[in-house]
Amino acid sequence: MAEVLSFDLSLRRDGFALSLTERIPLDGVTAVTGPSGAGKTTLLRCLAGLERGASGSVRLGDDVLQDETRFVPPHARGVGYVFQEARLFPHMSVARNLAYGARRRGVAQERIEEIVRLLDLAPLLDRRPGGLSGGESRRVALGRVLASQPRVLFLDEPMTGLDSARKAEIMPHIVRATHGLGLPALLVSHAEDEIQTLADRVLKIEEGGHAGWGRVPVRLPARVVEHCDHGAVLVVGEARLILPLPASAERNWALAVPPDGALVSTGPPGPGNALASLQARVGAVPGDGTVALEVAGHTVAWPWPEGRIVPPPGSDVWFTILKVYPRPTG
Ligand SMILES: Nc1ncnc2c1ncn2[C@@H]1O[C@H](COP(=O)(O)OP(=O)(O)OP(=O)(O)O)[C@@H](O)[C@H]1O
Repeated sequence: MAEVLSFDLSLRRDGFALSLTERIPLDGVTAVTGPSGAGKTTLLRCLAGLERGASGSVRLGDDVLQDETRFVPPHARGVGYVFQEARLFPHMSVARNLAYGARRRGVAQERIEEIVRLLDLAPLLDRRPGGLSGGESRRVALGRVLASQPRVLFLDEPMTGLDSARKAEIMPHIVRATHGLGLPALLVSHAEDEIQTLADRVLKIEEGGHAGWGRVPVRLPARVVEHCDHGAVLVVGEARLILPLPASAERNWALAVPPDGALVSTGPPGPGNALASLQARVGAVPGDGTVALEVAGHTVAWPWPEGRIVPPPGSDVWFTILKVYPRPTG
C-alpha cells in the first residue's frame, strides 16, 4: 500500500480562509485544481512549510511535519517544490545549478547523471540560465529539485506561459520525473490537457475547501509502429490511429481517454471523425455508474451514460475514441 500525505490545515488571512482535511496516496500524480484564487498555491505552500500562519497537522508517511508542538522547516520536509517561475541562479551554469540542488543532501554523482539523462540536460550543462528558453529553464528547475532527492514533488503550474509545442516537449520529462523515478507528485494546474495527461487522481478545491475528487481518464496502452506525414501511427488493441507526435517519439504510450473522449455503442460505428474504434466486451456492472469494459486487452471502469441500458455481461460493444491525451511510458 502506498504511503499517504495526510493533513488537516487551516489558514486565515484577509478575505480568504483555507480549511482542508485530506489523505492523498503518495503514488503517481495528484492534480490539485480549482478556480483562480481557490487556494491551490496556498495549500502547497502550507504543506511545504512556507506559510507559518497555517495551523493544524501535516504528515508525510510516518513523519510528522507539523502538529501542535512541531514545525519542521521547509528544507527538512523532503518536499521538492517547482515554482511557477524557474528561479534558477543566473550567475551559475546549468551544471552548477544542478549541483547546488544536490549539495545539501550529499547526492551521489550517479544520481545527477541519471537526472541529466532523464531530462535530456546534457546539451545545456555549460549554459547560463539567462540564455535558456522557457521550456529549457523549467526542465533545469525540475532537474535541480530532483537533485535534492525529495520524497514528494510539488509542481505549481510548471507549464504556465509555455505554448502547446513547448508543453508537449516538457510533459514527457515530467512523466519521467514522476513515474520514471517513482516519485509521487502534487500538480497544481487548470489546464485540461496537463491534468488528463499527467494526473492519476484529481483533487478539486474551491474557496479554500474541498470540492470533490474529479474523474480521471482511462488509459490504454499503445505503441508506435511507424511514422507518416501527419505524425506517428500507433496500434491500440486491433485499431490503428495517427497522432501528431514528433518523429523522435518514444515507442510506448498510454493513451488517456477522458470521460467525454469516447462513445460506446452496441453496433459498429459508422464513418465519422473518430480517432479509432475498438471492439470491446461488457464485463461486470458494479452499480456505481460504471461498467467494466474489456478494451484492447485491458479492463477499464467506463462511466455509463445515465438512462442508457447496459447490455448483459459478455456482450460485444464498440469503443469509439474521439479524443486522447498521449503519455509516453518509456
Ligand atoms: N501573499 C499573499 N498575501 C495575502 N493574500 C494572498 C497572498 N497570496 C495569495 N493570496 C490570496 O489568497 C487566496 C488564495 O490564493 P492562491 O494563490 O492560493 O490561489 P490559487 O488557487 O493558487 O490561484 P491561481 O490559480 O490564480 O494561482 C486568494 O484570495 C489570493 O488573493
